[in-house]
Amino acid sequence: MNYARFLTAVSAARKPSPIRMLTEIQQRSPPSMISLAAGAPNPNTFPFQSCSIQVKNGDMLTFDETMMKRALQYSSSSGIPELLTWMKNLQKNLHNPPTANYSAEKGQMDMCVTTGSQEGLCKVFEMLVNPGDNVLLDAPTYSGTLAALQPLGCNLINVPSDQHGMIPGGLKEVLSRWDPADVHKPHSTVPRVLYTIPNGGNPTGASMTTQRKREVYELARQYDLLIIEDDPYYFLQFDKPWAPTFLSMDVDGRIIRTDSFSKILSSGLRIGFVTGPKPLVDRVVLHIQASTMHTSTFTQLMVSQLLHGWGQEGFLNHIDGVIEFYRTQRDAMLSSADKWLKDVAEWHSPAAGMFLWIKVKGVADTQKLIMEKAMEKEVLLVPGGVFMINSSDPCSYVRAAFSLSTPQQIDEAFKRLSALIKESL
Ligand SMILES: Cc1ncc(COP(=O)(O)O)c(CNc2cc3ccccc3n(O)c2=O)c1O
Repeated sequence: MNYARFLTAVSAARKPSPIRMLTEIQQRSPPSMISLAAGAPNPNTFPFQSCSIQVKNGDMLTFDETMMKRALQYSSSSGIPELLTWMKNLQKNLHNPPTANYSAEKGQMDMCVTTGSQEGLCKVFEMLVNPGDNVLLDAPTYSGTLAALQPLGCNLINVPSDQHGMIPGGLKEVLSRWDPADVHKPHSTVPRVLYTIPNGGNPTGASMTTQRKREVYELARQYDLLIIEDDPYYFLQFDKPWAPTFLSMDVDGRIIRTDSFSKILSSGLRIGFVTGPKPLVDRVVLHIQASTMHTSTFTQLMVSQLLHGWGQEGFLNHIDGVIEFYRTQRDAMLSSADKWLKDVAEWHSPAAGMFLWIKVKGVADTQKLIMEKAMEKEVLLVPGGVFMINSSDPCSYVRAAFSLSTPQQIDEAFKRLSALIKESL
């Protein structure tokens, strides 16, 4: 793969920070090295001594004085080594990426830690997307992605999708506007980037079938596209075996995958990951060097201690418990929807994630219904327009999350929603 053709001028211009390189040399050096280089503060001046964090299974995560000094200090921009190593092993075990053993220039699988997958998405978009670029995605889509992409001045092209995710025939039709032979010509307008949320989509709850992923991947090969696989709900797939990921079929090194611990360990700790070809991950790390420098060392160490204590088996056992919680929540929402909304709305049962995408029959645009009438009735949902490429386009859908409210609250909320829909019709 020729990765240079995908980089924006800004990303291509990024150079390693000399100071950050010195910090990393120092961290790799033996204690005999005396460094007067880093402008790092002396941790002996920090007011924090130690900490212990009680884990629900009875384990205790402890930072003694030495560990606390490390936790409170600068660390590597790509992430602390023990967390990166743990995650790389998990990715290899879960997805067995063909790129795991490729050479660096051929697109060897690499990873970096980001402050939530939101940071990863934002930096990946800023690495790849120039003003005027054609970017492919299946709307409705995550509003945070639209917020990161649209200010870049790109032209978002919608690819048709349904409850089984992006429709390969729709992608083929969209791409037929261009000749694959023009892909590598200078000033080509052929799209270079495709973004999708393959499992438990936000807001639709849609999950792509394996067959559709294979067909989309083949089209990406024909037109030399990079695929951004934004997959924070991968671990919230209710049924096993979990769907094979684009990463698991990536023979070319054209997948950039974002993972998140937000839905399974903590959203406030802000731990996400970018997995992709080393030449591209390197560019994201250079951007991190010049922006946040790195994700919080403290939270990385805390999560790393937890994961090393659990091992992959313990991690996956924890995930099983999380899945059962959200399955129960989903089933509660589906039964309340059946009870209160079946005459006035339609929906599909999500196979993953935390969202129900509800089409309100007879209502062309839910914006007013939700932002005014629903508020009066004290029920909060998200009007579907916020997930559309053009947020002013009318949208008859609403997004309901089944993550936070109890089954009883969900039932009362849908009772209120039903009443206000019937009043408005
Ligand atoms: C598809 C997709 N990709 C990336 C992210 C970012 O997750 P991160 O790893 O935590 O950075 C998300 C998070 N989605 C949401 C977050 C959120 C936060 C506060 C309040 C509301 C929020 N609502 O509604 C959301 O959908 C997502 O759904």
